[in-house]
Amino acid sequence: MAEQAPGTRVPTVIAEDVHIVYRVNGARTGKGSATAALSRIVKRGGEERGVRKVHAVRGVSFVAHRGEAIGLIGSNGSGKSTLLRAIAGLLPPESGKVYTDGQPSLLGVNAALMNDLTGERNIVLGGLAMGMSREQIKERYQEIVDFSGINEKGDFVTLPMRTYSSGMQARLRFSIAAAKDHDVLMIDEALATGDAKFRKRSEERIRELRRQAGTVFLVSHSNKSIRDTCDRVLWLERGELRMDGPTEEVLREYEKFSGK
Ligand SMILES: Nc1ncnc2c1ncn2[C@@H]1O[C@H](COP(=O)(O)OP(=O)(O)OP(=O)(O)O)[C@@H](O)[C@H]1O
Repeated sequence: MAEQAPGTRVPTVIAEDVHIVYRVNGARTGKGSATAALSRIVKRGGEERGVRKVHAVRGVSFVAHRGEAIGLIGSNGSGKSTLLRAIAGLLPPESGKVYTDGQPSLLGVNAALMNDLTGERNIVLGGLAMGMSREQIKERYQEIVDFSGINEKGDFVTLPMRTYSSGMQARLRFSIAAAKDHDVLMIDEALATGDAKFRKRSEERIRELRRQAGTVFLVSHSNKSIRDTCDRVLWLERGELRMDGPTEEVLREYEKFSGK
């Protein structure tokens, strides 16, 4: 961030008093019959019996700028993934607003790849889904395979994804997503699954993406990953933004809070 003079920073994501509420249908009834399900669907309106609300994000506001890598931390269930999904436009806020410059891409451990298709097919489909052209995918194909390292132990890229270990699957997902230059790239725990060597490569790639003027959000429970990649940290607790500041400052307080 040091390269940009104050006043010339370009905002990429603006969150304004964002609230996100999940509605869980049939949380108490326990009746799984088709008629029970049908009556739940017919009785719309949301506030009636059997609908529970989970207020996952409560009044979060921040501005992210081009070139920033922002870590999202907080205990389990504090709303990190929910907030990312809202920034990506996958969850509508109950109230408040999210403004983004460019198309945000969310790379989660659940990013949709097809288990029955080969790694090769998934690279093509994943690339197309991110808006790359077939030519761009062709150009980057080998780079993606090499970066993921899945072929280091044999010709795995021509085998279905379901034959990969969870770490290999996560690596391929990250490699596909990282092949494109993103305006706003959001990574949910992806680094935690790879081994140390892969993690190092991913961290380098995140730094590169930042240099290409994008904004990176990283959700992680590894304070080390956050320290190594982020210069700013948002700390969420029970859906509220507890702290927003330079990585070291926020982590110091968080480590006190969580007892490391
Ligand atoms: N699909 C859903 N339906 C209902 N409630 C949900 C749903 N997804 C998450 N929640 C609830 O929203 C709250 C925030 O969850 P979220 O997954 O955003 O937390 P998190 O900080 O990412 O947690 P973790 O560190 O464990 O991944 C939790 O109370 C969780 O139970």
